[in-house]
Amino acid sequence: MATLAESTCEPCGKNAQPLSLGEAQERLKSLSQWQIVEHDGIMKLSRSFTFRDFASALAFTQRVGDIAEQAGHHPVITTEWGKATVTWWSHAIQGLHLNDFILAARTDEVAE
Ligand SMILES: C[C@H](O)[C@H](O)[C@H]1CNC2=NC(N)=NC(=O)C2=N1
Repeated sequence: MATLAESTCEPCGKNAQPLSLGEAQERLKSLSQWQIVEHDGIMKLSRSFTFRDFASALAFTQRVGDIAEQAGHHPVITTEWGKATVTWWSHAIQGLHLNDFILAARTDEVAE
């Protein structure tokens, strides 16, 4: 069976149904260290990663940018000295979709 990171993102149009909090919490079980956060009333998926310096955090930021471009699905990334915070949600539905969990799993892979 394909891992979460290997799963294919589905097109997510405006009419897709966002995951409920319960569904999102169930999906969260397959990701460690990510948390569901709420900003401006929108549920999002967020994790911070630590690095030895700014250059490493910046290189990771670029790798996340690359997987985002490949998938056509984009996060907010905050890059600091020794740290990058990645937040995924689906703008089109103002909430969480399976695609966000797939991209979070791919983010973990490019952090390694
Ligand atoms: C036209 C383009 O595919 C869309 O605007 C994409 C771009 N990246 C996106 N990224 C995210 N996170 N959510 C979206 O709804 C989204 N939509």
